[in-house]
Amino acid sequence: MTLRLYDTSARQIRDFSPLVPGCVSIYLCGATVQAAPHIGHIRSGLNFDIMRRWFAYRGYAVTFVRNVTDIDDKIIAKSAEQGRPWWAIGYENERAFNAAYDGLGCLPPTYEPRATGHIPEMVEMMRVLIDRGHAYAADGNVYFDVRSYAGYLALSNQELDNLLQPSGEGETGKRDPRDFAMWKAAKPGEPAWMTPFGPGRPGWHLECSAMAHKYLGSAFDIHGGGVDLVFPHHENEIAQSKAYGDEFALYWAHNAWVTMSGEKMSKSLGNSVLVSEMVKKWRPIVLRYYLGGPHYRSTIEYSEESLREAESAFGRIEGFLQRAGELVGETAPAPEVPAAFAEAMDDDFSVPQALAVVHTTVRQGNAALGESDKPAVATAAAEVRAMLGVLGLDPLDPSWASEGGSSSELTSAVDTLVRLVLDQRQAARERKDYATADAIRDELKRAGLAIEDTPSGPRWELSGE
Ligand SMILES: Nc1ncnc2c1ncn2[C@@H]1O[C@H](COP(=O)(O)OP(=O)(O)OP(=O)(O)O)[C@@H](O)[C@H]1O
Ligand SMILES: [Zn+2]
Repeated sequence: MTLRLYDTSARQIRDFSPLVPGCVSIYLCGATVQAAPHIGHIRSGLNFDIMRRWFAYRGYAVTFVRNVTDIDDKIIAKSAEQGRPWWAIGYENERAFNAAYDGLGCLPPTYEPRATGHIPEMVEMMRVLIDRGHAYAADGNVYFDVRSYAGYLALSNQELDNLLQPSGEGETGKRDPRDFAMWKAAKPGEPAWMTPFGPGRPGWHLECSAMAHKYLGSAFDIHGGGVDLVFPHHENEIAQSKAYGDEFALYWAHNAWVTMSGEKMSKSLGNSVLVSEMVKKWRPIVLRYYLGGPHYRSTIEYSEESLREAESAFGRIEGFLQRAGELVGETAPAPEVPAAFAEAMDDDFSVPQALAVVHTTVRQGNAALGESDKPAVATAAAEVRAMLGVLGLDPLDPSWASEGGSSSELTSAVDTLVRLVLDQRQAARERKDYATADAIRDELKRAGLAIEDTPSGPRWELSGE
């Protein structure tokens, strides 16, 4: 079975054929660290985390680069506004991004380069492009001459003649208004690096071309980012890198947005929900299920209601694993995921179809629980854990152990306490002191615990009320 993925460039699903057999190299445009992350940013990181996990499951050695854009107009504006150096804004928000990625179970990238650590590589790229007539310096800026590269706008399927691309502030000396800045001349008081073209700072597009080249070479497998990056960011990266002589990315993958009232969730639009706020209300693993569950090319319109649905859907899976554990003890994940799950993931990372297989297995497992069919329960639990593991959603995986509310240590401590209380209730019942028994039950209910009497004794779970 071949893994297939949608290639924005080809505008269709293609078989994945790696550049180097057994290896996959991915470059994902990461955070511009001007503010703390909202759930849209983390959706992007998460979608690509699921992809890389699936590649790893399929036996590929994955090199995953996710950059940090630590200098840009908005960071400079914030620095002036707050009277703090630009790097103070950058480092602080980079930490916030990493806390969010880690908190939602994204594996760390193989390399996480910061733009400002790669100025010499950018200068060298500009030098070559100027030598070859693809770029020119003007008023301390360096521009890419879009007419010099015939493939310009192929990714976004636009015509250059129809393109209205206004010049940014201070972008003087352009030969064509559609030429884009690779390097921006320093303005008074702004951070600047010395180059043969004068002091200035990098443009966003140049950063990614230079870092992708440094860490992944002149050709690599997959370039990713949010769908908003197709134009101009990725078009401009392609123009620079290909004109420089790189083959660049063989596949382009773009995640859809998290929206609010149909609009892209965006720091700049002010309609964003910060990850740091969300994790106060929702368990991180539930957030991961919510953001990673829909297909990466489908929009997620943010709503509390859909979050609650995700919570209860995930609760059904988790509830099964818990009951299975009570009957057969903790089961290790199966060495392989069921074929239908693998088929869904091979088909352009179709997580919704893959999750449908998880839910079917949970239903079968629940039926087996009803019949106390221990081998069938154990098989279902092992398969569910294997599938969840690939999606980074196995609640029994030690990586989720510190998660508030679901940590296995915390759960087992609560379990011990609840059982003590339930023993008291049982003792009250045995001496026919029903008033005390009921009072204990009501007290547990007020504490948010639902008690169910089963043939094998009382069970408890968080009622979520
Ligand atoms: N609402 C969103 N939904 C999905 N992906 C998003 C969303 N917003 C940003 N991204 C993606 O997150 C990654 C990091 O984005 P970046 O830091 O450049 O933010 P941005 O697009 O400037 O955000 P904002 O619009 O909030 O300022 C990019 O790949 C971007 O496409
Ligand atoms: Zn980029």
